[in-house]
Amino acid sequence: MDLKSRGKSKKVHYHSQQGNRSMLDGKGKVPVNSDRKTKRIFADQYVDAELTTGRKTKERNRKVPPRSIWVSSRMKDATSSTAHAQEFNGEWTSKGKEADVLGCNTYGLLKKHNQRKSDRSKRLIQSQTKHSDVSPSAYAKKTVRKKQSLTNDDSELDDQPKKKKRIIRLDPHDISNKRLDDGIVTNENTEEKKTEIEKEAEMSKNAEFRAIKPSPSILSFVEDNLLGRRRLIELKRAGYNVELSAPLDNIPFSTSSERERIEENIFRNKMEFFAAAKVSSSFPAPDLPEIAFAGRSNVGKSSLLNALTRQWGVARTSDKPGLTQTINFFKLGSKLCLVDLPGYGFAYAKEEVKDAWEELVKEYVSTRVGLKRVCLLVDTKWGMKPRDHELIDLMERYQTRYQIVLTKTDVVFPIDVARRAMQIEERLKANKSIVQPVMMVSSKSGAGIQSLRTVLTKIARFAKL
Ligand SMILES: Nc1nc2c(ncn2[C@@H]2O[C@H](COP(=O)(O)OP(=O)(O)OP(=O)(O)O)[C@@H](O)[C@H]2O)c(=O)[nH]1
Ligand SMILES: [Mg+2]
Repeated sequence: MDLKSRGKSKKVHYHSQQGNRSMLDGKGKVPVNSDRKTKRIFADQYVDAELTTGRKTKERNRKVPPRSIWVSSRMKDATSSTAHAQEFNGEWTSKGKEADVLGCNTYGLLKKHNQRKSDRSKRLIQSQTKHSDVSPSAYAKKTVRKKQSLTNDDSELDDQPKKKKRIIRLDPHDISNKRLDDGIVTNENTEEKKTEIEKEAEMSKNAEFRAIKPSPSILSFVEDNLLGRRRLIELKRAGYNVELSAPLDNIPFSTSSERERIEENIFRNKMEFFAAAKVSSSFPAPDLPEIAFAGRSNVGKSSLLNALTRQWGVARTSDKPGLTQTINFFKLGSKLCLVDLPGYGFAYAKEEVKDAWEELVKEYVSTRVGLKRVCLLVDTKWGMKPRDHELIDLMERYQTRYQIVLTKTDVVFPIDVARRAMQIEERLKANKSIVQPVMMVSSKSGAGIQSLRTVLTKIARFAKL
């Protein structure tokens, strides 16, 4: 039974070797996708082949790397060397078998055979080195070494000190740590300081503004005309139809026939554009008394012209500063001429173009015959700016009559409208060419428009060319 099983096992082993051989014999290559068992057999054969080299088994077994490493990962590279080992093994077994069959298994023959065996093993090593640069064992060693080196490299990389960003912390007040390349940092600091100073100035300005106490007359004017930001419910309660555009300019309970009559005569006329000028030489002849609307870009000059005449769209408006680029002349019946001036200050235009507009405006307000009043529009929220003061100075010099009109009153609280009016009145009270009081309007809600109409109508009525 034992012998049988042994014989069987031998047979099985032999067959398996044969099978492998047949696989290798063809082209000396093993399909990469061969099953695990095959791989294991190759590995065993490889070990067998190694044993034939005469090295100690224990040592070999210890040094051979785990089969899975070289069998699975580098099967193709290893096939050539394995094939040779296999070939030799196969040859040996077949020859040995032949000898057994012939009954020549004597001591002398064995000796010869052993000698041949060692020769072959030597040849095998030579061929292995010939066919593949690296022997399987050496290859296995190499892979292990490679792996080790890789891990070592990784650890080395980890160990390497990473480049840190240079952070320079400076105390702005400490001169001892000043360096040549700290210029930018110090500049930043000065800029920061500047902005801080500006902020402080702004804060003090705001505080100053909040401290203004408007006169009772201004306060009552603001309340009567419902100026400032108002809730719709408030306007409704006061009897205005909020469905209409500029509802506060629709006088629901008008009892003043006198005012209506005047208004009918002047501002109920159709507004007609009749001239545009880029240079003073193209100004039209001064046939009518003129009222001009000046101010910074986007302050609401063109919108006010439309609101005063209730003719939306005659003077073109835009939310982009710098739409009006020429001096535009509008006739209002046969009595009055309204003039829309280009704005100054910030606008979407080239610097030289803006300078040209400003020069044109200055020329117009200082030399124009028939100019009865300049309405200098100031944004209620922002107040007067240096360029406004420049124009005021010029008008003062040329004795051009001007009146301040606060615009966009609907965006600030009523109390702030009153404060702004008070602030400007106080600031300009020493001026000679100014016409008081400061007017307050909103082209959007219509607040104060009627009052401005009344003031301007008087000019038309009494103006003499
Ligand atoms: N909330 C509010 N917005 C207004 C008022 N008046 C004008 N605007 C808006 O302000 C923007 C500028 O108005 P414009 O009338 O074109 O201003 P402008 O002064 O003629 O501007 P330039 O022609 O560029 O100098 C537009 O978007 C208007 O709708 C107002 O009383 N209240
Ligand atoms: Mg305009």
